[in-house]
Amino acid sequence: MNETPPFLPVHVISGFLGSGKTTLLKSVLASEAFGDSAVLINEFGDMGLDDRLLGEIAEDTVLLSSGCVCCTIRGELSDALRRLLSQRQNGEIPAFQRVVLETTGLADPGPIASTITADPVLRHHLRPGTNLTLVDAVNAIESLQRHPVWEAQVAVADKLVISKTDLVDTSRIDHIHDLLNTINPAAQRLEREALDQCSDTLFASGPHLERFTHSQAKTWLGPWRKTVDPEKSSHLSDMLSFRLAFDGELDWTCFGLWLSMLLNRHGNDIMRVKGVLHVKDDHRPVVLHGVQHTVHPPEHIETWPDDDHRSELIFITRGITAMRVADSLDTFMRTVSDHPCPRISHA
Ligand SMILES: Nc1nc2c(ncn2[C@@H]2O[C@H](COP(=O)(O)OP(=O)(O)OP(=O)(O)O)[C@@H](O)[C@H]2O)c(=O)[nH]1
Repeated sequence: MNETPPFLPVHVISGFLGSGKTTLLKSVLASEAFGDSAVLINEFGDMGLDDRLLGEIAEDTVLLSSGCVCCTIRGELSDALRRLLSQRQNGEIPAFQRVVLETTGLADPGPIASTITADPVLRHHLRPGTNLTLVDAVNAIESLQRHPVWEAQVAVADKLVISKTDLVDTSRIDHIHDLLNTINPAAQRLEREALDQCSDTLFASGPHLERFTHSQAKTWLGPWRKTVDPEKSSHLSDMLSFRLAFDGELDWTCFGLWLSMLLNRHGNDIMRVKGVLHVKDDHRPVVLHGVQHTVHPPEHIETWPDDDHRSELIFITRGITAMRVADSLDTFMRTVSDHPCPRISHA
């Protein structure tokens, strides 16, 4: 009699834009317990930086220094999972024991489980694992009011990890706990800062791991799919994502001033800015994150991940176009900086 093949769990890290998914993923992958993982990163708008920040990445699957295999999803999730399984079976990549998927900040993670359980190939090899959702303590309350998908991300979580608790006071954290209690009282609750001690068991015992069936997946996902169907949701229809690339070095002081002014004025409609910058008089790349009105302290990384040293900035906005942002930066730099503004291209 044939032995039943072991099912590999697909764990999901979700959370609204800028909530700390990649930061958490990096720390999880640094743990020995996750050396045999396949990592899938899904980026909004077909372009992204997370893979560059995680490690060297080629067109397709690559081996990260942690030993994990990593690839960026450019198309359908089911195609990416099938490809990984086939590469594993053919010995082209190490025999990973789990998949960890980082979703886009605008994704409803709910349908992922049914993608796996409804697919005739995937369901013989994979099982939905733990859904872990990051809740950004700085932006949670506003996100709930403005973005229905935030609620869906919280609602489907098995584990809720509150990030950025170091940036808010305890009354705000209490308020967030109250909100989470009303939306998803069943999820295990963790604060991000406590995670480093327990990252080995982060995905252990997802409640759906052993007992999830196709029909349960449908019932469980139904209401959420209806409320946040991106085709129908007016909240997502005016979202734009674009990338600005710069041909030369940037004057960091002037750039920082421009960005603060931009987010101060338009933070409600600029959901996310992130970038890798080549700044004047510094050979190290500067990694920059802005989430709505907040710019996080920039981080220097020691070396560039590849030979491409051009600055790149990615924006996710509600209705603010690439042309408008590029023109604003160009005009500001010409007026204020002694250093010429590098040529800006956008896509
Ligand atoms: N102070 C503080 N900053 C954090 C914490 N977690 C993440 N950050 C910062 O938040 C910014 C965004 O973090 P990311 O990990 O890139 O967020 P993300 O969810 O992957 O972002 P997207 O992929 O664009 O949705 C970075 O500057 C992080 O250093 C935290 O717990 N505290």
